[in-house]
Amino acid sequence: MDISPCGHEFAISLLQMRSENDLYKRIQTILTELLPDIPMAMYLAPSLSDKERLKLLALSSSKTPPDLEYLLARAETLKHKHILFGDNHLCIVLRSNKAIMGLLWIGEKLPTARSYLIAHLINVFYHQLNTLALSRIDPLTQLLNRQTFDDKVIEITTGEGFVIEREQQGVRKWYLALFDIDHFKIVNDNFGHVIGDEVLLLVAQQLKDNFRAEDFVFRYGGEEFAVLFQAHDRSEAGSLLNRVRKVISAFNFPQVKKLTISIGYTVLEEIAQVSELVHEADLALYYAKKHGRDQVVDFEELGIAGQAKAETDIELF
Ligand SMILES: Nc1nc2c(ncn2[C@@H]2O[C@H](COP(=O)(O)OP(=O)(O)OP(=O)(O)O)[C@@H](O)[C@H]2O)c(=O)[nH]1
Repeated sequence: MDISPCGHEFAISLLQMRSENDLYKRIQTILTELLPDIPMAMYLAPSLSDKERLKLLALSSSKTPPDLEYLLARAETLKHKHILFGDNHLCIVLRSNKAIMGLLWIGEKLPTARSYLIAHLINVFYHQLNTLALSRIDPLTQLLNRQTFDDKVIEITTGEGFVIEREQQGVRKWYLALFDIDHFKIVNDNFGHVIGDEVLLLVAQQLKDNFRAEDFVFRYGGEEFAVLFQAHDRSEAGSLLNRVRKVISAFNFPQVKKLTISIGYTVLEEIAQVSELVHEADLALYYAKKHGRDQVVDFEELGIAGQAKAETDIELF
């Protein structure tokens, strides 16, 4: 096989990546180098615990990939196979304990040796992705942990992030929302920590289910969550957050039954420091807590935006 030495180099380079962002970029470069001008699409589960939600990472979209349902159905029928050879396409299946965790669709027939090389590299990529992901996951909720938060904000604000392509319907901005469960101490006091943990898990699940696959949901602290998400403007962001707030207040938690959350949010500015952004969302959250809880507050609406910004500027010098 003429490309095996460089295949080895590619595999090593994947294992050397220390951030998921770099890893995504590296596999993209490798695939476009090995398969120039060949249409490709990759579907990946956002996490090992989230295998039902495969998301599309568009690598090259010059040809529409077949329907995901069709590909999954084919992969399911060929139980142990990792490569599905079609007449004019190829599909590499990533499996973990029999569950399908990802698919790479290639819109052309390739020589067998090259197909196996790509399959090998995709598996190395996936292995490394999981290794990196495990260090960024909160063990209780399976959400991203706080350590990952700053990196993600910096990636977004500097435009360095690997962004999943979605059909653009106008310019959307990124927002940061902080969520805090109201009176959570009472849950622990009345029902014990095990039930408290279960509530955290269920709230985390609701948050994941109610944001898009390309948004980022973090466990930010004990009973505090952070979400980085996109919206066209502040009012759309507020509506979205209010919808999530209502979903949670309508949810029937085992034993505890009803709970509410308070939410503070702000827009991500390109030049802002991470701590400044968090400070803004935190001020809005604090306001929500002080004014009755179970509500969404936009930092901009506090009327202290200018003042708070000025204070932060002073702190910086
Ligand atoms: N079960 C459980 N409880 C936690 C965890 N982390 C933090 N907590 C609890 O979360 C509670 C937070 O309480 P407070 O900060 O007083 O806030 P609160 O009772 O939610 O009240 P408000 O935020 O003012 O509405 C504390 O009792 C913590 O012990 C966790 O991982 N599991």
